Amino acid sequence: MRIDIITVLPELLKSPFEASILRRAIDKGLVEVYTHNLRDYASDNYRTIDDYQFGGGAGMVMMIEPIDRCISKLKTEREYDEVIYMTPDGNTLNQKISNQLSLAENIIILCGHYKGVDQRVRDRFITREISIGDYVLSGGELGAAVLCDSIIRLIPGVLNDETSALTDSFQDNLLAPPVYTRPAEYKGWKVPGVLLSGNFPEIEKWREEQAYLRTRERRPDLLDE
Ligand SMILES: C[S@@+](CC[C@H](N)C(=O)[O-])C[C@H]1O[C@@H](n2cnc3c(N)ncnc32)[C@H](O)[C@@H]1O
Repeated sequence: MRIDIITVLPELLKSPFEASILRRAIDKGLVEVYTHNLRDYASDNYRTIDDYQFGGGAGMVMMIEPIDRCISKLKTEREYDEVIYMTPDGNTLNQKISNQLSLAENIIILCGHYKGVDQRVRDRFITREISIGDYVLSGGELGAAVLCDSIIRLIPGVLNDETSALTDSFQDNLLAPPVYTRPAEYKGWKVPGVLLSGNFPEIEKWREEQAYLRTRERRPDLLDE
Protein backbone atom coordinates (compact mmCIF):
# COMPACT_ATOMS: atom_id res chain seq x y z
CA MET A 1 0.00 0.00 0.00
CA ARG A 2 1.05 3.57 -0.69
CA ILE A 3 -0.29 6.55 1.25
CA ASP A 4 0.31 10.11 0.07
CA ILE A 5 -0.53 12.78 2.63
CA ILE A 6 -1.01 16.39 1.52
CA THR A 7 -0.29 18.81 4.34
CA VAL A 8 0.99 22.27 5.20
CA LEU A 9 2.71 20.83 8.27
CA PRO A 10 4.73 17.76 7.19
CA GLU A 11 6.74 17.96 10.43
CA LEU A 12 3.60 17.01 12.37
CA LEU A 13 3.50 13.71 10.49
CA LYS A 14 7.05 12.55 11.21
CA SER A 15 7.01 10.95 14.64
CA PRO A 16 3.89 8.76 14.23
CA PHE A 17 5.72 6.85 11.48
CA GLU A 18 9.08 6.68 13.22
CA ALA A 19 8.27 4.18 15.96
CA SER A 20 6.71 0.84 16.74
CA ILE A 21 4.33 -0.93 14.37
CA LEU A 22 4.13 1.80 11.71
CA ARG A 23 7.92 2.06 11.53
CA ARG A 24 8.19 -1.72 11.18
CA ALA A 25 5.54 -1.79 8.46
CA ILE A 26 7.51 0.81 6.50
CA ASP A 27 10.83 -0.96 7.10
CA LYS A 28 9.33 -4.26 5.91
CA GLY A 29 8.15 -2.55 2.71
CA LEU A 30 4.49 -3.31 3.49
CA VAL A 31 3.50 0.33 3.27
CA GLU A 32 5.02 3.50 1.81
CA VAL A 33 4.01 6.81 3.35
CA TYR A 34 4.90 10.11 1.65
CA THR A 35 4.09 13.62 2.78
CA HIS A 36 3.71 16.46 0.29
CA ASN A 37 4.06 20.03 1.44
CA LEU A 38 1.15 21.90 -0.12
CA ARG A 39 3.19 25.09 -0.13
CA ASP A 40 5.44 23.52 -2.80
CA TYR A 41 2.43 23.71 -5.11
CA ALA A 42 1.63 27.40 -4.51
CA SER A 43 1.96 29.72 -7.46
CA ASP A 44 3.50 32.77 -5.77
CA ASN A 45 6.81 33.50 -4.08
CA TYR A 46 5.12 33.68 -0.68
CA ARG A 47 3.94 30.08 -1.13
CA THR A 48 0.39 31.15 -0.37
CA ILE A 49 -2.14 28.35 0.02
CA ASP A 50 -5.04 30.18 1.73
CA ASP A 51 -7.16 33.26 1.16
CA TYR A 52 -10.09 35.18 2.62
CA GLN A 53 -13.58 33.69 2.44
CA PHE A 54 -15.94 35.01 -0.17
CA GLY A 55 -18.85 36.62 1.65
CA GLY A 56 -16.65 37.68 4.56
CA GLY A 57 -16.26 36.15 8.00
CA ALA A 58 -13.50 35.02 10.32
CA GLY A 59 -10.96 32.46 9.16
CA MET A 60 -9.06 31.73 5.98
CA VAL A 61 -9.91 29.05 3.41
CA MET A 62 -7.47 26.72 1.66
CA MET A 63 -7.33 27.56 -2.04
CA ILE A 64 -8.24 25.11 -4.79
CA GLU A 65 -5.28 25.79 -7.08
CA PRO A 66 -2.37 24.34 -5.04
CA ILE A 67 -4.49 21.36 -4.03
CA ASP A 68 -5.49 20.71 -7.65
CA ARG A 69 -1.84 20.89 -8.72
CA CYS A 70 -0.70 18.49 -6.04
CA ILE A 71 -3.47 15.91 -6.52
CA SER A 72 -3.23 16.11 -10.33
CA LYS A 73 0.52 15.54 -10.23
CA LEU A 74 0.11 12.48 -8.00
CA LYS A 75 -2.61 11.13 -10.27
CA THR A 76 -0.36 11.34 -13.33
CA GLU A 77 2.03 8.96 -11.55
CA ARG A 78 -0.42 6.26 -10.46
CA GLU A 79 -4.09 5.47 -9.91
CA TYR A 80 -5.63 6.07 -6.51
CA ASP A 81 -8.41 4.06 -4.92
CA GLU A 82 -9.46 6.94 -2.69
CA VAL A 83 -8.77 10.65 -2.21
CA ILE A 84 -9.72 11.27 1.40
CA TYR A 85 -10.35 14.62 3.07
CA MET A 86 -10.06 14.72 6.86
CA THR A 87 -12.96 16.82 8.12
CA PRO A 88 -15.16 16.99 11.24
CA ASP A 89 -18.30 16.79 9.09
CA GLY A 90 -17.18 13.57 7.36
CA ASN A 91 -18.20 9.99 8.18
CA THR A 92 -16.93 9.10 11.62
CA LEU A 93 -14.02 6.68 11.38
CA ASN A 94 -14.81 3.17 12.52
CA GLN A 95 -13.30 -0.30 12.17
CA LYS A 96 -15.42 -1.08 9.11
CA ILE A 97 -13.98 1.91 7.25
CA SER A 98 -10.44 0.99 8.36
CA ASN A 99 -10.96 -2.60 7.20
CA GLN A 100 -12.14 -1.39 3.77
CA LEU A 101 -9.27 1.07 3.37
CA SER A 102 -6.66 -1.50 4.43
CA LEU A 103 -7.47 -3.32 1.14
CA ALA A 104 -6.67 -0.27 -1.00
CA GLU A 105 -3.46 -0.04 -3.01
CA ASN A 106 -2.98 3.72 -3.16
CA ILE A 107 -4.70 6.45 -1.21
CA ILE A 108 -4.30 10.20 -0.88
CA ILE A 109 -5.18 11.94 2.39
CA LEU A 110 -5.73 15.69 2.34
CA CYS A 111 -5.28 17.55 5.65
CA GLY A 112 -7.22 20.76 6.08
CA HIS A 113 -6.43 23.87 8.14
CA TYR A 114 -8.11 27.18 8.98
CA LYS A 115 -11.82 27.02 7.98
CA GLY A 116 -11.07 24.05 5.74
CA VAL A 117 -10.75 23.75 1.96
CA ASP A 118 -12.66 25.53 -0.81
CA GLN A 119 -15.84 23.49 -1.32
CA ARG A 120 -14.92 22.91 -4.99
CA VAL A 121 -12.00 20.74 -3.83
CA ARG A 122 -14.47 18.53 -1.99
CA ASP A 123 -16.89 18.47 -4.91
CA ARG A 124 -14.31 17.69 -7.60
CA PHE A 125 -11.44 15.68 -6.10
CA ILE A 126 -12.52 14.00 -2.88
CA THR A 127 -13.95 10.46 -2.92
CA ARG A 128 -14.38 10.03 0.84
CA GLU A 129 -14.59 12.39 3.82
CA ILE A 130 -13.55 11.11 7.23
CA SER A 131 -13.88 12.56 10.72
CA ILE A 132 -12.11 11.09 13.72
CA GLY A 133 -14.83 12.25 16.12
CA ASP A 134 -17.27 14.97 17.07
CA TYR A 135 -14.76 17.65 18.03
CA VAL A 136 -12.71 20.13 16.05
CA LEU A 137 -8.95 19.86 15.69
CA SER A 138 -6.72 22.67 14.43
CA GLY A 139 -5.64 20.66 11.40
CA GLY A 140 -6.11 17.32 9.68
CA GLU A 141 -2.63 15.90 10.40
CA LEU A 142 -3.39 14.23 13.74
CA GLY A 143 -6.56 12.75 12.27
CA ALA A 144 -4.59 11.50 9.26
CA ALA A 145 -2.09 9.84 11.61
CA VAL A 146 -4.94 8.13 13.48
CA LEU A 147 -6.46 6.97 10.20
CA CYS A 148 -3.11 5.65 8.93
CA ASP A 149 -2.42 3.74 12.15
CA SER A 150 -5.84 2.09 12.11
CA ILE A 151 -5.37 1.04 8.46
CA ILE A 152 -1.71 0.01 8.45
CA ARG A 153 -1.98 -2.38 11.40
CA LEU A 154 -4.56 -4.36 9.37
CA ILE A 155 -2.29 -4.94 6.36
CA PRO A 156 -1.28 -8.63 6.29
CA GLY A 157 2.22 -9.10 7.69
CA VAL A 158 2.29 -5.88 9.73
CA LEU A 159 1.38 -7.39 13.09
CA ASN A 160 3.61 -10.23 14.25
CA ASP A 161 0.52 -12.34 14.90
CA GLU A 162 -2.18 -11.43 12.41
CA THR A 163 -4.91 -13.08 14.46
CA SER A 164 -4.34 -10.37 17.07
CA ALA A 165 -6.13 -7.71 14.98
CA LEU A 166 -9.04 -10.09 14.44
CA THR A 167 -9.64 -10.39 18.17
CA ASP A 168 -9.57 -6.63 18.82
CA SER A 169 -12.66 -4.61 19.65
CA PHE A 170 -15.15 -3.85 16.86
CA GLN A 171 -13.95 -6.56 14.44
CA ASP A 172 -17.11 -8.59 14.98
CA ASN A 173 -19.26 -5.84 16.52
CA LEU A 174 -18.08 -6.85 19.99
CA LEU A 175 -15.66 -5.20 22.41
CA ALA A 176 -12.58 -7.24 23.32
CA PRO A 177 -12.70 -9.36 26.50
CA PRO A 178 -10.47 -8.56 29.53
CA VAL A 179 -6.83 -9.68 29.31
CA TYR A 180 -4.35 -10.69 32.02
CA THR A 181 -0.66 -11.53 32.28
CA ARG A 182 1.77 -12.72 34.96
CA PRO A 183 1.76 -12.86 37.94
CA ALA A 184 -1.30 -15.09 38.30
CA GLU A 185 -1.85 -13.54 41.71
CA TYR A 186 -0.84 -10.02 42.80
CA LYS A 187 -1.61 -8.68 46.28
CA GLY A 188 -4.28 -11.36 46.52
CA TRP A 189 -5.91 -10.29 43.23
CA LYS A 190 -6.28 -13.41 41.15
CA VAL A 191 -6.52 -14.02 37.43
CA PRO A 192 -9.75 -15.90 36.50
CA GLY A 193 -8.99 -19.60 36.99
CA VAL A 194 -10.25 -20.65 33.56
CA LEU A 195 -7.41 -18.74 31.89
CA LEU A 196 -4.87 -20.88 33.76
CA SER A 197 -6.71 -24.16 33.10
CA GLY A 198 -5.15 -24.99 29.73
CA ASN A 199 -8.66 -25.96 28.57
CA PHE A 200 -8.75 -23.98 25.31
CA PRO A 201 -12.39 -24.56 24.34
CA GLU A 202 -13.39 -23.35 27.83
CA ILE A 203 -11.06 -20.35 27.56
CA GLU A 204 -12.55 -19.45 24.19
CA LYS A 205 -16.08 -19.78 25.60
CA TRP A 206 -15.15 -17.55 28.57
CA ARG A 207 -13.68 -14.91 26.26
CA GLU A 208 -16.77 -14.88 24.05
CA GLU A 209 -19.02 -14.49 27.09
CA GLN A 210 -16.88 -11.71 28.51
CA ALA A 211 -16.79 -9.90 25.17
CA TYR A 212 -20.57 -10.11 24.98
CA LEU A 213 -21.07 -8.91 28.58
CA ARG A 214 -18.67 -6.02 28.15
CA THR A 215 -20.37 -4.97 24.90
CA ARG A 216 -23.82 -5.18 26.47
CA GLU A 217 -22.65 -3.03 29.37
CA ARG A 218 -20.60 -0.41 27.50
CA ARG A 219 -21.77 -0.37 23.88
CA PRO A 220 -25.19 -2.02 23.56
CA ASP A 221 -25.61 -0.18 20.26
CA LEU A 222 -23.02 -2.57 18.72
CA LEU A 223 -25.21 -5.56 19.51
CA ASP A 224 -28.08 -4.01 17.53
CA GLU A 225 -25.85 -4.03 14.45
C1 LIG B 1 -10.36 24.13 12.38
S1 LIG B 1 -10.75 22.75 11.38
C2 LIG B 1 -12.03 23.38 10.32
C3 LIG B 1 -13.36 23.11 10.86
C4 LIG B 1 -14.48 23.52 9.91
N1 LIG B 1 -14.55 24.92 9.77
C5 LIG B 1 -15.79 23.01 10.47
O1 LIG B 1 -16.35 23.67 11.33
O2 LIG B 1 -16.23 21.91 10.06
C6 LIG B 1 -9.35 22.65 10.33
C7 LIG B 1 -9.09 21.27 9.74
O3 LIG B 1 -8.82 20.35 10.77
C8 LIG B 1 -9.19 19.05 10.36
N2 LIG B 1 -10.11 18.50 11.37
C9 LIG B 1 -10.65 19.18 12.42
N3 LIG B 1 -11.42 18.39 13.16
C10 LIG B 1 -11.38 17.17 12.60
C11 LIG B 1 -11.99 15.93 12.90
N4 LIG B 1 -12.80 15.78 13.95
N5 LIG B 1 -11.72 14.87 12.11
C12 LIG B 1 -10.91 15.00 11.04
N6 LIG B 1 -10.30 16.16 10.69
C13 LIG B 1 -10.53 17.23 11.46
C14 LIG B 1 -9.85 19.19 9.00
O4 LIG B 1 -8.93 18.83 7.99
C15 LIG B 1 -10.21 20.66 8.94
O5 LIG B 1 -10.25 21.13 7.62
